Amino acid sequence: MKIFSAAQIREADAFTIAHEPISSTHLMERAAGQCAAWLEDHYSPSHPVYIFCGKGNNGGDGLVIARLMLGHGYDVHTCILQHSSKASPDHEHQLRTLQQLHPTGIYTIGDVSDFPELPPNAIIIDAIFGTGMSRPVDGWVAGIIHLINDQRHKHPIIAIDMPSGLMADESSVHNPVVQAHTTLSFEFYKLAFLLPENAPYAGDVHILPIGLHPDYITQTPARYHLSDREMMRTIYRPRDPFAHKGTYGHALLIAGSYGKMGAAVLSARACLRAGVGLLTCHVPQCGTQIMQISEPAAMCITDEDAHYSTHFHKGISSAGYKAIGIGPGIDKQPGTAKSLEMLMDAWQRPMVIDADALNLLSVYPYLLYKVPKGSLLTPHPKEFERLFGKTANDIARLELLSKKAVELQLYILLKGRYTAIACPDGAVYFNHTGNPGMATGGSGDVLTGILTGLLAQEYTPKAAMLLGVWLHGYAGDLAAAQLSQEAMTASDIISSLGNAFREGI
Ligand SMILES: NC(=O)C1=CN([C@@H]2O[C@H](COP(=O)(O)OP(=O)(O)OC[C@H]3O[C@@H](n4cnc5c(N)ncnc54)[C@H](O)[C@@H]3O)[C@@H](O)[C@H]2O)[C@H](O)CC1
Ligand SMILES: [K+]
Repeated sequence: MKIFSAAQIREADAFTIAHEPISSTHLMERAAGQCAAWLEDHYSPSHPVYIFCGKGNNGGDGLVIARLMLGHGYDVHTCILQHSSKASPDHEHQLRTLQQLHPTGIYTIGDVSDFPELPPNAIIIDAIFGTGMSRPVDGWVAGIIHLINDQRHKHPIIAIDMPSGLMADESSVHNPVVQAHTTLSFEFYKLAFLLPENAPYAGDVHILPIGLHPDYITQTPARYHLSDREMMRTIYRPRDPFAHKGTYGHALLIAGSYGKMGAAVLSARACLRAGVGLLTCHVPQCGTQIMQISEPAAMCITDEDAHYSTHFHKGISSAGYKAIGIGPGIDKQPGTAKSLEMLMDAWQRPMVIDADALNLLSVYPYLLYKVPKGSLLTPHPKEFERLFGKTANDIARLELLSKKAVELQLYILLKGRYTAIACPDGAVYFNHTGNPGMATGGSGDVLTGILTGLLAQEYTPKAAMLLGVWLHGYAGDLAAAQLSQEAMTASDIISSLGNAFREGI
């Protein structure tokens, strides 16, 4: 699913009006009609409805919602903020219609002292600002937003299209923003909903279709995307009935060190469950028995070093591997860095780089430029910061992520509630599978294994990244459904991978 900017959404709006064709008034009726239907499905007429409207089209939506809910027997109070002397034409039109129908339930708000007293089971609808927000809210309008937020423990707050004060494509950090429980957003996710710094604002997001023109949606390129099942269906390749174990590639996993062999075992198991044909694990001497006993399907190469892997580059180009994954539990010894450098000098195909291998790239930044083009880097936010530096906000971090992916020609993901996957062509994909139960030791090692396994099966690096992150999150969701977010562990993600392949694609 494409994620359009506020400017593109305005274009989609105008395109629909011109090409469906439909008047802007009717488009607003359609959008607000969807919201009213959702609200009426979720709240009975016993709830007084307080609608806060701005003077643009978001406020216009609020006025239509007011009229429709009044018509269905709700006790509606419409509060119009006088933040501007001029209203949009559609707002003016909708206000006239509402005034004729219900002149007594309309109030104007020109200061914080005008904020109404809310009866106990009232619901609050926030229709102050939508995608037309041009600058941070200040003055008494900011005061009204704070007063709305003060009600959030007593009254449900439902935002129309966007929580007011939140900018669709810019950072809103330190700005006053409505903290909604629910956001009813039109047609598309907005980039702002996917950023961790905006976690307090949108609540549960429901995307309501309002029939924006399909030609605009298919023809207009978007920089940001949200991964979905449809996308996974186009990526996934069912197995060939005539396959043998050579068909699905031979992966090499370089993982584990003294005291961290668990990371290597988790990664190896995940790689096998992702469908790899053959797996070899390069481990230090202390790890060979552990690996061989824990995972009989994996072959082992034992390093010359007792506790750390420092000689994994040897013979790499002639070994016939299809993919290499490196990082889980390898530690940051200078010998490991040296071997990584020699490996990257000899190995030109895309590889998966995670955990301590990423930390080695931040300790020896010149190594970053030796990473084979098209490789997959999987940092969590701290590793990302160590690699590429701090940023002022999440939008700046996203820009930096995308810039580095283009500059280095790599696929770089940034782990989070919505993991962002930046591609060498500048596109960024957000993934929505997964849950906070996966914020636990070992779940990153599992992802490395999955990605390495898919890469070895000759999925393209982009396909491996999108599908791997999706399956990892989906398996995590299945594990949480069975065991709870608290009790699930990284091993449970691996156990659920089979059902993720079956049900998640
Ligand atoms: N295509 C769609 O998705 C549809 C969207 N609709 C709704 O329309 C709004 C966007 O409406 P627009 O009039 O462009 O902007 P807003 O209502 O969000 O705000 C404009 C209004 O606010 C003033 N303003 C902007 N920033 C500030 C500020 N910081 N402080 C004070 N005032 C500010 C500005 O001057 C205007 O007066 C979209 O979100 C949907 O809700 C349509 O209903 C149909 C299709
Ligand atoms: K709003």
